[in-house]
Amino acid sequence: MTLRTIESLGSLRGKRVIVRCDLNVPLDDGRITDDGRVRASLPTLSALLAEGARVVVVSHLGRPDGEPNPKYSLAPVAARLGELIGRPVAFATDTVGASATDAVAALADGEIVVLENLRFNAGETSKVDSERGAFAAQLAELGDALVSDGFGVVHRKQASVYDLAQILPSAAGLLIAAELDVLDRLTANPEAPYTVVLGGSKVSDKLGVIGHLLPRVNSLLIGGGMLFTFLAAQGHKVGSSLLEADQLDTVRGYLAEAERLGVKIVLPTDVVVASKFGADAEIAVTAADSIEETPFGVSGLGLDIGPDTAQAFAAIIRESKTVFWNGPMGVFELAPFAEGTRAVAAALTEVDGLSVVGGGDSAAAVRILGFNDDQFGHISTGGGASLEFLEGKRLPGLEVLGWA
Ligand SMILES: Nc1ncnc2c1ncn2[C@@H]1O[C@H](COP(=O)(O)OP(=O)(O)O)[C@@H](O)[C@H]1O
Ligand SMILES: O=C(OP(=O)(O)O)[C@H](O)COP(=O)(O)O
Repeated sequence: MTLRTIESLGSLRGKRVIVRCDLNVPLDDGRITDDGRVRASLPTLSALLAEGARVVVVSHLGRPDGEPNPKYSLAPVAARLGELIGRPVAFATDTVGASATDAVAALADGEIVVLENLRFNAGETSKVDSERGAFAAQLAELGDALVSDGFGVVHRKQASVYDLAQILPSAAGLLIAAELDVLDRLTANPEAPYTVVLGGSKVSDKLGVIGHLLPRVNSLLIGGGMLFTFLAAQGHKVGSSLLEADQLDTVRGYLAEAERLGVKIVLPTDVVVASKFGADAEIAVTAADSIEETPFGVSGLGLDIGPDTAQAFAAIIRESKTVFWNGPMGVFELAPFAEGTRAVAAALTEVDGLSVVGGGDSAAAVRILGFNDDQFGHISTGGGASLEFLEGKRLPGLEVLGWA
């Protein structure tokens, strides 16, 4: 079965349509550093407004743990959406309370409001079905229909993504449809050599994809925060770098499986080690098996792949016909640790074939480092979501919209 489309909801003029977007943008001191996810939400929102719907936008931002936290307010995002969409965007200071109820009641046809961060409410991410269901029921009071368009979050079984879609008449938005179009090309028949590049910091979330990818790819390049769990699994010391100690056996299993299948898991040979986490840290470039042998000893932190690794990764990427990349190679937000990510991004722009960048921070990284969207085959708004899609997993936020 394919996804239900917006048309399947019938005429939406005058209807209150909740649109579940993924407006989880990177912020620096309340300033949006990349508005790609806001821009990606525009086609669906504009289409609904043009049709005369009363649009109620809901989204999460960050991981505020079920409590209000001004650091994760969607207020700056609502303001940016107003600039991009070229019309007033109201903002409610809560998600299901009096502010939201009043703001939704005040909407005229063709008007739009953004509600405060869904994850300020514990019910949104609860693992207990009844708690999620109760929060979804409160959300449902605010709408007549749901358009689900937050591709970056379709792998999450959360109230606004999953439960709400079972209460209200629901359909997929234009962003989800466009994302699946491209990702289908990666799963259906990727042209070889097929290379997947993994990095970033959501290590335990994303390690699971490796087992599924191994039989499908020719090379798997590991950088970012993920690489230290691999180095540790090989018996190397990693100082104070990001490490998922409980995943070492899993990773050893992947390394053995890759060897059996003849797939290359390519690990860094050198690493940029910092004395502390900060742009003003002292830095040493060292071999990947000697991270604790810099002047910083065990307190050294690996924050980027080294220059030799960047060159080696770039060469493999350039020779590939299909490349999927999720997760920055280093802490690109700080200039001294951005070079690995820059080298990988530059190599992707030279791929003679299909190159796809996926993930909120990976997409932000390529734009912040000065690349243009049109230099890549596709920039996906979802990192974990696209990885799980490539894994062939059943994604709750798609299944509930009719995907099978
Ligand atoms: N070596 C590292 N140590 C700690 N954090 C890292 C490292 N390399 C990359 N990161 C961080 O990973 C984050 C992005 O990870 P993630 O959310 O998994 O990617 P995406 O949003 O693209 O899916 C960035 O904020 C970056 O600073
Ligand atoms: O940023 C996101 O995912 P991504 O980092 O995998 O691209 C989505 O907004 C999902 O956020 P979550 O991983 O906190 O559920």
